Amino acid sequence: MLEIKNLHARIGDAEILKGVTLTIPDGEIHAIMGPNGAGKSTLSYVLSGREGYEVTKGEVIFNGENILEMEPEDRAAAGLFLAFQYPVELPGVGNANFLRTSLNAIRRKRGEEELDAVAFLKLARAAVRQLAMKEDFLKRNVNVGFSGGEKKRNEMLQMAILKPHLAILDETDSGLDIDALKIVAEGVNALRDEKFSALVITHYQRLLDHIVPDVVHVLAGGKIVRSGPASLALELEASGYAGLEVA
Ligand SMILES: Nc1ncnc2c1ncn2[C@@H]1O[C@H](COP(=O)(O)OP(=O)(O)OP(=O)(O)O)[C@@H](O)[C@H]1O
Repeated sequence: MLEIKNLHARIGDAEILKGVTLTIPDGEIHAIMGPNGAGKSTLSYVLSGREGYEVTKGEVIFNGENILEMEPEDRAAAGLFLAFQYPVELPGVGNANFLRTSLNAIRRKRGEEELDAVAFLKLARAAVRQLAMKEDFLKRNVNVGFSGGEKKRNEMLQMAILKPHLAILDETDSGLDIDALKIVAEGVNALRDEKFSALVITHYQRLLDHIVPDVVHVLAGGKIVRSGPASLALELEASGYAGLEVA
């Protein structure tokens, strides 16, 4: 369970998050929508521990721990996963090696045994098949030369392998074709159980046709200004964000 309480954060002199309060119980999928520049990506970066974001007030409790005091790698070991809006390319780093190193770093931190190359490859191949990716994606360098949609699929591959307790998907649907959109949705839906929750940041209702959220929140002006059931996304699609902005 994730509890964000009165979170304020700034980038340099600009206060971007102005008191975000949000609770995601275990097993639930919540969506965040909102106008450009509202602070959605900032929220996901603050949760992941990215440098350059200063939290000035509030707390974030994830499974009983204040994650704002944890290093990014400890957040990952605690089960947090972030799929970026713009996945990074890592020239010279093989995808399979990267995934195995990431998984084993998390397993070590959790006191679990590391997976050897053979055991890992078995796991990775199964995940690749499930996501309808070609196996040679495992051999290529991380995201290098991948198309936009392939990068997003690769993010889903990482998620399938790392099996987080909470996944944050920051506009994972931007630039995806219809098939890739379904694959992202299937990637999330495959992890759905009472121990998994997700925060899906999106501009489009269409992703939420495939990942049906339990709750939809609207972030505007650095705050959650409205929350409601999945049908709220349809309402927003029809009416836009006019009238929801806060000063
Ligand atoms: N490094 C930075 N320096 C100054 N301002 C920044 C920086 N990064 C982000 N911002 C500002 O913070 C605000 C929130 O940005 P953020 O990316 O969180 O919005 P968003 O809701 O994700 O927008 P979008 O829907 O367009 O992706 C924007 O006004 C943006 O210009």
